[in-house]
Amino acid sequence: MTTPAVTDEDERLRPLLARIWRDYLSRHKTALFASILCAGIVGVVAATVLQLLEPAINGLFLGTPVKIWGLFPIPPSEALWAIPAFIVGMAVIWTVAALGQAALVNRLGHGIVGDIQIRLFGAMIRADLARLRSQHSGAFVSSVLFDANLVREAFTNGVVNYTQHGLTLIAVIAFMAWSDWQLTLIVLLGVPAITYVLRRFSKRTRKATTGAMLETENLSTALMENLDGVRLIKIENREAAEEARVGEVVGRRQRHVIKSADSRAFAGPFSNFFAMVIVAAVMAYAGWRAREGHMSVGEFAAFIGLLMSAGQSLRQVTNLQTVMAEGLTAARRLFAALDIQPEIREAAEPQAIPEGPLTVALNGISFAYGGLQDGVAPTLSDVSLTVAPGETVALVGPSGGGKSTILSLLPRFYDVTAGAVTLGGIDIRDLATPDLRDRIALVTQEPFLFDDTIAANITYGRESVTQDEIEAAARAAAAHDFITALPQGYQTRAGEAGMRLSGGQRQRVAIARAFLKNAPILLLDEATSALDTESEALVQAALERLMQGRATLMIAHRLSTVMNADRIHVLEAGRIVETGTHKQLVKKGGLYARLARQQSLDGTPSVETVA
Ligand SMILES: Nc1ncnc2c1ncn2[C@@H]1O[C@H](COP(=O)(O)OP(=O)(O)OP(=O)(O)O)[C@@H](O)[C@H]1O
Repeated sequence: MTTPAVTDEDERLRPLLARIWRDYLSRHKTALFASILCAGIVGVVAATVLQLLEPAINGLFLGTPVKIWGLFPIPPSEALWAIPAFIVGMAVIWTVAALGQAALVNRLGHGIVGDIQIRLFGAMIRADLARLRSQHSGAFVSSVLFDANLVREAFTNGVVNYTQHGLTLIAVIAFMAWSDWQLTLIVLLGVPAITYVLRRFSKRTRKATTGAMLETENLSTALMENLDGVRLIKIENREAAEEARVGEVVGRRQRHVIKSADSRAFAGPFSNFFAMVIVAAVMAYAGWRAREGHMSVGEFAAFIGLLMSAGQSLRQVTNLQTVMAEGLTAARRLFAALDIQPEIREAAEPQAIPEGPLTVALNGISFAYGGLQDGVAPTLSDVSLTVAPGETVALVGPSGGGKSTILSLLPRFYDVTAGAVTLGGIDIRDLATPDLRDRIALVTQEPFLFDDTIAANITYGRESVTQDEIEAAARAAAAHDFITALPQGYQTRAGEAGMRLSGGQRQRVAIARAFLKNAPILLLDEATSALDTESEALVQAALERLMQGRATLMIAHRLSTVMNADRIHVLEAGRIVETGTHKQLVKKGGLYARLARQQSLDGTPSVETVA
C-alpha cells in the first residue's frame, strides 16, 4: 500500500470514527470507559505477572535475594510462599477485571446493535415508497441483522480488546526496555514488517467484507422471495431449482466470508512468524550475553516470557485490525443507508386541515416514476378530477393505464411532477403528511393483516378503542359473525399476513379497520375483484355502508361495481379519455362502452382490458 493511499484512507476514516463516537458510543461512554479500564487492568496485570518469572527463578532455584518488580524485597526463605501469594493476588485482580470487562462489553455491544437496528428500521419505514420499491426487502433485513453486528463486533469487542492487548503490548515492551534496552531495540526492528502485514490483511478484509455484505443481502433476498413465492415454486416443481439458486448465492457468500475469515486468521500466523524470527534473534543475542555473564537465568527467562507474551498480544492486535476493517466497512454502508434523504418533504409551516367532510381534487397533474425524462412518456399526463363528500368517483380502463398510481398520489406515497393534488382546497404538499394520511382510509385488493389478533388488526393505529367500538365496526363490515365463529373470536390470530383467513374475511377485517378510522376520504383499490360472488355481495354491501358521506375514489375492473358511481373516468395510457356516468358512457359508444360490452359478453374481465 502506498503512503498517499493510506493518507486518503485515514482522511475518510476520521469523520467515520467521529460519527460512530457521536451517534453510538458517546451515549454509552461511562460503560465504554469502565470496560476500557477493566481491559487496561487485564492487559497490565497479564504483563506484570510475567515479570514475576525473574524473581521466581532467581529466588526459588538460585536462592538469591530478589525484588518483586524492583520494589518489594523478598528474602530467599520467604520466596516459596511470597511469590505464589503475589501470583494469586494478581490472579484475583485479573479475574475481577476480566469478568467486568466481559459483562460491560456484552451489554455495550448489544446495546449498540439495538441502537443501530432501531435507527435503520426508523429510516427504512420512513423512506419514500419509491426507494423501498427500488430495493428488495431482503436487503434491508440483511443490513439490520448482519451489518449492525459487524459494527458491534468492531466497536465494542474490537475497541476493548484492542485496548487490552495494546496495553499488554506496551507494558511488556516497557518491561523489556527496563530490563534490557539493547534486546528491546532488536525487538522493535521487527515492527515495520508486522505493520506491513497488518495493512495488507486489513485491505483484503475490507474487500472481502464488502463482498460478503452484498452476498448476505442477495441471500436474504433469495430466501424471502422463495418464502413469498412458495406456492408458485411448488406448483411448478421448482424446489430443486430454487435450492440450486440459493445454493449458488450461499456459495458466493461463502467465498467472501472465507476470504474475510482467512485474512483474519492468517494475519495472526504471519505476524507470529515475524515475532518468532525476532524471538530467535533475541535468543541468540541474550544467550550470548548470558554466557558472557551479563544476564542471569531469571532475567533471561523473564525476557523470553515477556517476548512470548508480546507475540501473543501482537497476534490479537493483528486479528482485531481485521475485525475493525470489517466494522468500518459495515458502518460506511449503514451510514450511507441512513443518510438518504426522503424526496417527500414536509412543509416547513404546514396548514391545518379543516374538520369534517372534505373534497379531494387532482388539478392538471402529471407524474412519472423516477421523474420526468426526455423522450419517455410520463405515467400520468394532465389528469384532473374532483371527488366531493358523499360522491363516488370510479377509475376504470386498460391495465397499466395509471389507476393505482393516481391512488398513490393522494396520501403522498409519491409527489406529482406537475399540477397539484388538493384536499379541502389546500395543496397536499402544504399539509402535514400525518394529518393528510389521517383523513384517508385505503382498502386494497389484497389487504395486509399483521400476525396478531383480529381485534388488534381492526384497531391497528388507533389507541383506547373499546370492545364495543371494535364490534360495531366489525358488524358494519359484515365481519362480526365470522369472527365470533372463530375458535378465540376477536382474539384469534390472523396468521402470517392474515393467511389463516379467507380473502373475503381479510377484506372485511380491512373494511372494519376503515370504519374505525372514520376518515372523510376513502380510497378503494379493486376492493372486491378477488372475491367470489357470495363474499363479494357481503363486502360490497359493507363498502356501500362505508362510502356513505365520504369522498370515495375507487378503482374497478368489474364494471358492475361502478354502475352506481357518480362519475366514471376512463384512463388510458395515463390520460383521462372519457368521463361520465355508466349510462352516459355506454351511450357514447367509446372505450368504456367496449369494455362494458366485453364484460357482459363473458361476465369476466378480459385479458386485453383488465389485469
Ligand atoms: N413503482 C413503480 N415504478 C415504476 N413504474 C411503475 C411503478 N408502478 C407502476 N409503474 C408503471 O406505471 C404504469 C401505471 O401503472 P398502474 O399500476 O398505475 O396502472 P393500473 O392502471 O393501476 O394497472 P392495473 O389495472 O393493471 O392495476 C405502468 O406502466 C407501470 O408499469
